[in-house]
Amino acid sequence: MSTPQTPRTFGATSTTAEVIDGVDLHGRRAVVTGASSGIGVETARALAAAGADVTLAVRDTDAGARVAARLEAELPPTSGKLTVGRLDLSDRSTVAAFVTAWSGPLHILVNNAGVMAPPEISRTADGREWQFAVNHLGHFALATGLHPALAAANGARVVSLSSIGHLFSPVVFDDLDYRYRPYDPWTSYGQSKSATSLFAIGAAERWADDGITTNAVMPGNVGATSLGRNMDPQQVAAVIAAGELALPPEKSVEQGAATSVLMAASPTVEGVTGRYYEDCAEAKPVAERAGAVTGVAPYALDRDNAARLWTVSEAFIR
Ligand SMILES: NC(=O)c1ccc[n+]([C@@H]2O[C@H](COP(=O)([O-])OP(=O)(O)OC[C@H]3O[C@@H](n4cnc5c(N)ncnc54)[C@H](O)[C@@H]3O)[C@@H](O)[C@H]2O)c1
Repeated sequence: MSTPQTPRTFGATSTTAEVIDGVDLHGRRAVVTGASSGIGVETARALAAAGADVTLAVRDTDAGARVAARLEAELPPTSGKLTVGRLDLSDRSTVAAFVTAWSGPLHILVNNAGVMAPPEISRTADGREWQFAVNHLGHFALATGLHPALAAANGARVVSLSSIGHLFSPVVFDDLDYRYRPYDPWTSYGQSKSATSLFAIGAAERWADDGITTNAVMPGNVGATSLGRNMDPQQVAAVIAAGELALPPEKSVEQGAATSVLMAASPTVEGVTGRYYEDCAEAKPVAERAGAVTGVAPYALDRDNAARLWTVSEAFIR
């Protein structure tokens, strides 16, 4: 008689190694954006270690090649292949070129790249505010462009990196590009991360019949990445305190990438779609806990907001 297996559950301190243990991704293909630093490198490493062929979709292909060489040297020979593809999410032509160059099914897409809180406003060549353009619109163009490849994979998974920073702002549909209100680096970051969550909600509904699951994840407070390049850590702490957000305990990149890897590959979340996860579990609704705010805001999960954002985003990338 076989012993019933206890269902595996994971939490805030789980690592990519624990989440991916026993998962076989041989024959699967994955794309991880922004995989030349931080959480993206670790996500790519874990997926490749489980056997997936992984494309590092990066702005700087020399940096991507150095990461691929380092990972290849570290990973066992049973690992999947690592390839580097050029992708600048602020530049629609590179997104289109990446999509055109892709052929065959795509099993896993991790929309990981991101930029946080540049102090001054800047806009892309097509006039969009930078954080909204890079964090949301570029990924929207990429994922919708790759939709046929995802649908061809019979069970593809798309993971979009959101953030506790979404609590700084909903998507402000009347002024997405800060034309009528003063630019604020943090509400702009918040808006962009509300948008990445709403993309997951919208795509889950639209792509369910194609067998594609899409989820948003908050990786946690991962200090050892280059995300905070625009500010010093004290400034980040001050902004979090001013917003009364609960800055979660700091995680290693192996812990920070675990929720992405869980949603991208673990059989424990098979079929889960249209959700927002953090600490390897579905996030709780936003609430004050121990004097600070944490969780996920209703506006980042709202289906009407998701549908409206989809329509606007389609018009912007046309
Ligand atoms: N580190 C944290 O504590 C934390 C917390 C919440 C959410 N996140 C999210 O996790 C994701 C990964 O962040 P990270 O902490 O590893 O930071 P990181 O800065 O190390 O990685 C972000 C990557 O995105 C890439 N990128 C930036 N602009 C790009 C563009 N125009 N085109 C293509 N790539 C571009 C960067 O080159 C970099 O490799 C981001 O989406 C971030 O918002 C991180």
